[in-house]
Amino acid sequence: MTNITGPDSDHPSTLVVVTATVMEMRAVFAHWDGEIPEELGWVERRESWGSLVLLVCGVGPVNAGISLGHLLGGLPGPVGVLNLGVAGAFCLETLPLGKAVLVDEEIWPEYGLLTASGIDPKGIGLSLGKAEEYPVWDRLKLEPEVDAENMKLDVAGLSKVSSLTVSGVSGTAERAEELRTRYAADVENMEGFALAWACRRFKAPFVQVRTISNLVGSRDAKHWDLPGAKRRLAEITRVIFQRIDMECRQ
Ligand SMILES: O=C(O)c1cccc(C(=O)CC[C@H]2O[C@@H](n3cnc4c(=O)[nH]cnc43)[C@H](O)[C@@H]2O)c1
Repeated sequence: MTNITGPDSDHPSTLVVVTATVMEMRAVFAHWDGEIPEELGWVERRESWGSLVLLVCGVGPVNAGISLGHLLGGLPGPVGVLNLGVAGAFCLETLPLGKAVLVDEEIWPEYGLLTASGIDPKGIGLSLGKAEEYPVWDRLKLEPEVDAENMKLDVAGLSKVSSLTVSGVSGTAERAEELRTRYAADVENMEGFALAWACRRFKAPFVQVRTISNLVGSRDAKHWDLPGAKRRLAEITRVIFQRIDMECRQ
């Protein structure tokens, strides 16, 4: 069990904000005071609208699934999950450094049977489980606008993208091109699929917003701007929370 109080009659819902790293959590809450969790830790804040839990889930899908699954398993009452962080873009002309995006599809391109002709998500015949009666293989369709509405988050105007979640970050232009052409994906990250799947399993709404920190597959400094992506994270967080904040002031 977690040591999180969760909702009560004064605070009837819980919003979990999850980042992979402490660095991203500090960026997200750059303009806010209060405690930031350590790596693989969480802190709870009581807000006027409910319980706000900040979770640093750790890098990669294994950490993400364990951390969020553990938390959701111990939380009573209605809960929504907002994943904020940085991501690589497959094309900087379409998604320039610093741009904020809203993920409406998560793909796990490392799941299945890997042969010389590539990966077959159904190749071992075992799905990850079922969602709404259908087996889940390597893809999860998300409904970020519906879920954001349920969580009273403001995501209007953000570009919607398809995202790949990987354990092995694409380290060459060739690997990036192989993934981009196979999946027609827009961005690459390391936690999104696992977080989305945990939310599907626990029937929690899920919203993922990322800002672009780099070109996928490039190690060239001109294709990276982590400080800019972090600044944009802080800005977009204020926008995402403006509706909750305004409604609570009324
Ligand atoms: O030094 C590196 O090569 C490196 C590559 C990716 C990310 C980092 C970070 O320090 C941030 C960790 C966090 O960022 C997400 N992310 C950002 N860009 C990518 C990418 O091109 N491919 C996959 N993930 C990316 C990821 O979710 C990490 O948790 C350093």
